[in-house]
Amino acid sequence: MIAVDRGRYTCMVDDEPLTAMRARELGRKSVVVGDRVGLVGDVSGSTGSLARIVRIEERSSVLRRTADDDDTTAEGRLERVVVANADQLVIVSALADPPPRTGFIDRCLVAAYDAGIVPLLCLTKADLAGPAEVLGYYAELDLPHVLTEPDGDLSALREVLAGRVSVMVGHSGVGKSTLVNRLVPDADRAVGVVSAVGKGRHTSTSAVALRLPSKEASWIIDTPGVRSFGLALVSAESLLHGFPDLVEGTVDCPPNCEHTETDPECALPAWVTAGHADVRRLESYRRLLASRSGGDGLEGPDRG
Ligand SMILES: Nc1nc2c(ncn2[C@@H]2O[C@H](COP(=O)(O)OP(=O)(O)OP(=O)(O)O)[C@@H](O)[C@H]2O)c(=O)[nH]1
Ligand SMILES: [Zn+2]
Repeated sequence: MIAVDRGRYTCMVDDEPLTAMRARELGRKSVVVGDRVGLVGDVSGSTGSLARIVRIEERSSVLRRTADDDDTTAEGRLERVVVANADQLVIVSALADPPPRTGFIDRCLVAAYDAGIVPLLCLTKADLAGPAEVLGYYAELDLPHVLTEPDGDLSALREVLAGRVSVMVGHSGVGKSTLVNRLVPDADRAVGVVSAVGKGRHTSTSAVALRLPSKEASWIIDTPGVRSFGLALVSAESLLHGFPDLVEGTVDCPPNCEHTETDPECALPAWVTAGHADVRRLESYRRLLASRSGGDGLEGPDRG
């Protein structure tokens, strides 16, 4: 399933888009972009009656989020599946205009590790600023990255997208649409698929999958409605997976240590002070932890 709009689901059947609706049998199960589904009814699209989605295949990965951390309503605490079956999270960040926010990138990394999909850092606007500072911050991580600029070569990016289902996230203005339009020259046609069932892509807030013109089946999923990843339901332990460079420093922590400022026996501060990791990484971890539990970690320039 590649797009959903007002109860109409666009599914690819034999490389052709087909509009379908959900069948009652699905109950309350939500069908999300990336789902592989079973269809019944008119799957040729010739009779004018819509095919129905009767089954959702088991998902190989689930990218989820809660609403933003400061949304403490019951609705805001609800977990949503953003995309199913993706295998790569492309975190798009501009090197300038707007400046990179490592807090946001860290938040995305946690979401990627939590979903079990690999992260890729895509640094745009390399014509405006260099990547040294951002890459320095992530020096201890095996974090693959690509740089892009307006008329530059996109082959490095194309290469890491090849054969994969990649989800793209990033703040407004970092250059996601620019990249998609360059990667998928006939994006308009693909957008047309969505428009045909309702509103156009630019007003849509749900994810849309676009097929890249390449030999292998490669998809890029744009998530215009996802500005960030609320992590309310991610445990402290899982949160730490987004900070693999800090894990070694926790071996001497007491059991159940969440590594907050108020954990007196936490071994991390001393380990970081000894030079084993960048102190900003510990600060970022603690900020995410605090934001997650509704604390005051939301302020500051690095708020995700
Ligand atoms: N200098 C420079 N400008 C860029 C680059 N990529 C995109 N831009 C510009 O940055 C602005 C925002 O680009 P978009 O592609 O609309 O950004 P977006 O991430 O899709 O933003 P939303 O649609 O708000 O989510 C546009 O004016 C682009 O022309 C780049 O590599 N270098
Ligand atoms: Zn600790």
